[in-house]
Parts: sequence; C-alpha cells; structure tokens
Amino acid sequence: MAAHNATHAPDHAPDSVRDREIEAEQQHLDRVYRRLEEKIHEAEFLMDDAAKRGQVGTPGALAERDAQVFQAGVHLHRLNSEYEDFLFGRIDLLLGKDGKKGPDGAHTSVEPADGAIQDGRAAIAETLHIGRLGVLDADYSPLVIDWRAPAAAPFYRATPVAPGRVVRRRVIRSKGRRVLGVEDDLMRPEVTATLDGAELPAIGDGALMAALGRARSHTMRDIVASIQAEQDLVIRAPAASVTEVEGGPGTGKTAVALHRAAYLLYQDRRRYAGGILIVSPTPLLVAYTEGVLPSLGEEGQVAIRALGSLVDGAEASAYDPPAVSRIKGSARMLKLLRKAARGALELAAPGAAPAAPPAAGAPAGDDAQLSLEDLLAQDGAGDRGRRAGSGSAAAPGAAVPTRLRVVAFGGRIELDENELRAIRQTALGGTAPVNLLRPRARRLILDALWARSGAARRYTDPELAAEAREGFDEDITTEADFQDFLDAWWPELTPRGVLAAMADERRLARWARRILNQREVRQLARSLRRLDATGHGPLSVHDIALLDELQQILGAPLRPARPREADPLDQLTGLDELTTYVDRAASGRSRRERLEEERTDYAHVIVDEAQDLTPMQWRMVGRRGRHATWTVVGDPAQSSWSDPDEAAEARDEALGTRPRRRFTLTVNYRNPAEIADLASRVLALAMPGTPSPKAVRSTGLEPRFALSGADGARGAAGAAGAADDAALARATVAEAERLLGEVDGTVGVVVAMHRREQARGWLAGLGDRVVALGSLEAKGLEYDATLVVSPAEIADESPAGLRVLYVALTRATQQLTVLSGGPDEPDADGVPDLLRD
Ligand SMILES: Nc1ncnc2c1ncn2[C@@H]1O[C@H](COP(=O)(O)OP(=O)(O)OP(=O)(O)O)[C@@H](O)[C@H]1O
Repeated sequence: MAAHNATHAPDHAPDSVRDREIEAEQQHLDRVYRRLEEKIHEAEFLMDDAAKRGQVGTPGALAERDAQVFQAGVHLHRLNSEYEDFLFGRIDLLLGKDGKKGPDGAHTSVEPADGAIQDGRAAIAETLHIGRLGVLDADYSPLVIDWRAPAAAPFYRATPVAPGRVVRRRVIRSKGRRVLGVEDDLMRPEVTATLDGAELPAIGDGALMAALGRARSHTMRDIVASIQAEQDLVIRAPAASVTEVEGGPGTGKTAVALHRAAYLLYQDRRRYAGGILIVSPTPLLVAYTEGVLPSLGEEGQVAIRALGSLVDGAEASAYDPPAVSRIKGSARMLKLLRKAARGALELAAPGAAPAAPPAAGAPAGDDAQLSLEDLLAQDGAGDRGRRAGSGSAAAPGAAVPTRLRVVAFGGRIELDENELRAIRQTALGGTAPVNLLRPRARRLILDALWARSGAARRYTDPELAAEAREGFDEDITTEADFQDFLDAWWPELTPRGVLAAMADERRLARWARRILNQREVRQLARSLRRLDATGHGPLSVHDIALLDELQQILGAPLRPARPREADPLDQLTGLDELTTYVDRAASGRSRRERLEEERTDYAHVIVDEAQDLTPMQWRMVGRRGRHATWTVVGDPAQSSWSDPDEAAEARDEALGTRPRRRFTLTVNYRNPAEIADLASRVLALAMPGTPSPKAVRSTGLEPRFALSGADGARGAAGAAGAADDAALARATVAEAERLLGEVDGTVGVVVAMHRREQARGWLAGLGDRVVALGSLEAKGLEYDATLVVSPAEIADESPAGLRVLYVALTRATQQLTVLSGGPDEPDADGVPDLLRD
C-alpha cells in the first residue's frame, strides 16, 4: 500500500522550497510542450506537403496525399487533445545495477548498484517524469514516460519496504500548461540524497491522501497518479489466461479493472484491437465509470456494457422481485428454455388469417402436376392465410397445421397429425439450433411423402428412381403453398417470441414439468406477462440473459462477416513514441459504436462485480469471451445472488480450464475507518469470518443515526402505514438537506428497491447533487455522503439482503447517516437492531 503512512517525511519545507520545486517542474513541463509543438509543426508540414502533391493531379499522388493528410490529422488531433494534465509523476532514482537502457531511453535496472548508497548518502542518477503518453526529446532522451511503460512501474511499485532504485516519488498536479503543486513520498527516508549537489526535499502530505480527500462528482476519476503497489501488480499482470481479483468494498477493484484495460492495449495493441469488453452490473455504474478510459487515452477498443445491454436490440428497463430473479437467473432455466423453444414450434404465428375449410377434393391433374389449390390443408377453422416468406419470424399464438395434403402422380398424398408429430420429433432429435433444423424437417417430410406415394416401388432402376425422386421433390417444394405450410408448421422462432409464449401459465407448467415447482411457474409466467405477444415490452436484466440463451438455442441466419476497418495505427510511422493516444484521435464515436455493435466475441473480457452474475448471466458473458483472456473482479461479501455455489459452477464453465492467477486487494480507499467499522458489523452477520479491508484514512466523523419518527405500526397487509411513509419521507428529506450542507460533492440516498420511485419523488427539487437509489443500484457507486434509509427493509428484501445492506453502508467517502424506520427497532440512540455491537 501507500508509502505514506509508514515513511512519509512531514512537510517542513518552507514555502520558498515548495515554490522552487514547483518552478522546476514548470520548466520541465514547458520543455515538454515545446517538444509537442515541434511535433505539431512536423505534422502540419506533412499536411502542407500533402496538399501540394494534390496539384500534381496523378491518381498515385492523390492517394499519397490522402494518406498523408490522414496521418497528419491523426497526429494533430492527438497532440492537441492531450494538453490537459498529462504529466503527473516523477521518480528520482539511484544508479542502477547495470547501465542498460530500454527503448524509451530509461535505464532498465530495478535494483540499485552496489555502492549507490554510501554512509547513508546517495546521488540521484536518473530522474524520470511519468505521464499519460510518452514523449522523447529530439535526442531520444525521455521527456515523459508513458505510465504503462516498464520504466514507469517503479513509480507505482516502490514501497519503503522494497524501494528498488526509487528515492523519492513525486505526484505533480497541473492544469493545462501550469503546474499547481507537488506531493512527495520518500521511499528511503533514511538516506540523504542529493541532486546536482543539492539535497532532495520532500514536499506535501503525500499524493494518495490528497487524492482521496477530494470531493466526488457523478463520474469516476482515473487514479493514474496514485495507483498503489498491490493494485499495480494486478494492472500489469500478464494477460494470458484468467486474472481473478478479490477485495472488499473500496479497494479499487473497478479502478484497477479500468486501468488494466488501458494497460493491456498499451502492451499489445494489435492483439486487443480484437476488442476489450468490460461487463458492468448496472447502467449507473457504466455511466459512472465510462469517462475513465478516455481520460487514460483509450476508448475506441474498449466497450463498457451493462449486463442489461449486452444483447443488441434489447435493453433492460424493468426490475424483477428477488424471487423471480432467482428463478430467471438459475441454471435450471437452460433446460426450461430448451423445452420452451421446442414447444413453441407447436404454436403458429399470431396474425394468421381465418381459415377456409379443407378442400373437398383434388382437381384432376396429370401425374407430374400438383394441385395448387389443395396442396395444403389445415385442421380446424383456420385458413392457411399466407404468411410472409420463409425468412419471417413467427411468434406463437394461432393454430398450427396438423395435416399436410399434396397431390402428386395424379393422386392425393397426405400426412396426418401423428405422422407430422413423429417427423417433428425425429427432426428435433438433433442438437442443432431449432431454427436451423427446419431443412432437416423438410427433408423428412419429403421422404415421408415419397414413401407414401409408393413411387419407389415402380422404379427398379436406381438411377431412374433417383431422377423421379428429384422431380417429385422439386414439384412439391417449388409450390408456394408447401412453403406456407412449412412456415406455419416449423416457423422461424425469435427469442422474444418464445419468451412471450412462456407467459401462458398452463403452457409454461407443461414445459417446466420437473424443472420448476408450481409457485415458481406462476411467478415466472406472471413476470413475463409484461411482454406483448411478440415479446416486446419492458425487459428485466435477467430477461436479457434469457434472450441471449434463446438466441443460441434457436440459432439465427449467419450474418455475413464484415471486413474490419483498417486500424489507423497500422498506418502510422514516424512519431512512434506518441502512439498511446492514437485511438482517441482516430476513432469518432460512430466508429466505436459500430465496433460494439458488430462484436460478440472479444479478445479480453473484464467482469466487474463478478460476484453478482447469475448462472444464466455467466453463460451470456462466457459466450462473448470464448477465445478471450479474462480479468474477473469481485467481492463475495457483496453478492446479491442467493446461490453462490451454482454461480461458481457457471463461472467455472465460462472461464474454462484456463490457468488462473489470483490477487487480493486489502486496503479500502473509499470509506473512512469510522464508516468501515460500522459496515463490518453487517459483514460479520452476512459472511461471518470474512476480514474487512483496512481503511486507509480516518476523518474523526462517526456515522450518524437518525430516526424517522415512525412508530412502525403495521397495516392489515403488513405494510408500513401511510403515516409511517410520510414520516420516513420527511426525515429522509431533512437528512439529505443536512448532508448537502455538510459536503461539497454528492449525496446518495439508498432505499429498499420497492421504495425507489417513492424516494425519487421525495428528493425531487433538492438538486442534482443528491441521488435516490434502490439498494441494488448502489452497487459500485460512491458518494461523499450516504444516507441509508431503513436498513431492516433492505436486509429483508431477499435472502442476500444483508450483503446488499453491506454494499449500501460502504458507499460513502466522508459521511454516513443511517435513518431508522419502525422495522429497524432502533435503540435509544437511534442505532438499529442490525447495527448494534
Ligand atoms: N490508488 C488509488 N488512488 C486514489 N484513489 C483510489 C485508489 N484506489 C482506489 N481509489 C479510489 O477509491 C474508490 C473506490 O475504488 P473502486 O470503486 O474502484 O473500489 P471497488 O473495490 O470497486 O469498490 P466496490 O467493491 O465497493 O465497488 C474510488 O473513488 C477510487 O478512485
């Protein structure tokens, strides 16, 4: 962890020393900008030169001009867009063990040379500045080292216990072209170090504390200037196979996951041009984190998607109650969906026109002709209303044809209900996706019709028989009515259509026999009645995984592969040290969106809050990383999923047998110790024996306990009465207003899921610094102050309620208030039963 606590030399430096140090960094920054301007002039020169070539007028010259203009434009854009805060660190290093230099011009040795320190004194042999991109001076000496380069690793890794060559680590704060301040940590406080003959001073209180003390906004910041050693190990872990990271709340798992994506791209851009997918639990967390990668210069190749947005064309907008989530997320759904997909075949499309009675007789025709009118007959009162072509997707609802009648060789050939059912069973015996089994079913029907025609017996010559059969097949299949029959009898099913078919309780009960119990069937069917007959309507996050699974079970016509756009990086030459930012410059949002749309298979998949994925979600995510390497971060103690063993099995299946590398993060950078201590009481109930991460700072501000004034009297239905709700509303608003006065940044008000909408109403009008959140929405987010409303209501919501409450209690960076209502049974001090020692 941070060197700060153990060794930082307190800042006794007089202002003049601080000013001098800031001035020195300013001079360095000025030099960097001068160099960048030279680079811009080079790029502009390329543009001018390219424009002149255009006047030559030959096609070759024009093509060359276009390429140059493109490249120069990329550079210009990149250089201009990096003028914000890109130099942020510096390390002063001892002489290395050997004199070798890397491609970035820095010495590669990690360990100091023997004799680098003598009698407690040492001379600084090398100073490196660290920034968001690498810049080389004209003589190839490093002006700025990219934070992801090997030479920058000691900036993050050095600790007083293992300082390597680092004597002093400095974080530089700058805005635009101006250096505002510096914060130092001494890695070898016992050594008197000199630089150019003068003693090396240490300024400030340490960068980490400065970073953590800042007010929070609604978006996450990068931590590039203060990544801690245990986090750096994860960020830079080799990409191969699976990297698993566990750590309690606030240990930086999300931050580390995002920085790792940027690091992997830097390490092997070509490989990860195949795309990195970051899976996030909620759209709120996506919105909160999506600014971090652009601030690190990476966005084009990274898709951050919420679990409810992983399937193109579908977006989760509804919530399922915990009991329904449990059913939909469970691995049992796989079996049920397979049955439903097959069962749905027996249901024809809605919208079929009313039926005409079956034809009375076949008109006469010669042997080779089929009766056009009488090709198809349907039982019951259903006309075979023509459906759109065979590519149309059917959703279940109307009658399915139960008889096929064709006329061939001058006679009528018919397959009845039982025969058609047997053919369907045989066709479904295969494991291929249901929609793709249709050609097989078609063939089986033709076989049956041919056999029934008795024609085979008439031909002794196999060649003639084959010829006759070919003609027979062709005659039947070229008739539109036969096509219509197939469309109705083996319709192309859509995932949404099957999901909608499951909303019928009786039908679902049939499909779910020995999979779900009666109550589960009722709950599931009721929840799916949100959808219309075609499966459109509000989907929940769990429905999305079901749609994805159904897509697999049903299969879809293969989309033609689209050629990938040429990566502009491939075309870059020259200014190689600046390649870090190429994507940002080259990729407009539209390109990024297109890439996201097209991809379902990624080169690396990062799963955030992995403890929450249900078995069905693991299957969905697993399909997107079949050939990927993985980084999986999570905290079992924060899991809102009720059956961890089942989820672990699905996770193992998704990650396969790839070797795993495990890391644990142990330091809580979010919560002050006072808040972490309170949360640990719930942790002890939720997951006895699980250690709490160690809070890195303390504010001296204990959490506050407030009372709603509600008496907890319950109405006939067991729900809190209107008077209690009004009291809770008043107390919530009053406390939210108080907290808004206490902190500069954001206030999060966390309520039980069923109060989500209600709480939004309560807080409307308090401004956009305050946010109302259902307990499950709070996942991964943080606020300067948090108000947790009625812990008992949150804990009672689901079997995982205590873990969800633990999440709610660990969102605050500065202040926490717990507001009790009647069910919380608060003591005289307002401390709810659940949070008492
Ligand atoms: N090295 C660091 N320097 C500065 N801030 C840090 C550092 N590491 C983490 N933080 C900050 O601590 C907070 C918590 O980080 P993050 O959200 O990544 O934690 P987490 O482990 O994902 O938490 P949770 O499990 O509760 O979602 C964030 O504000 C993050 O910026």
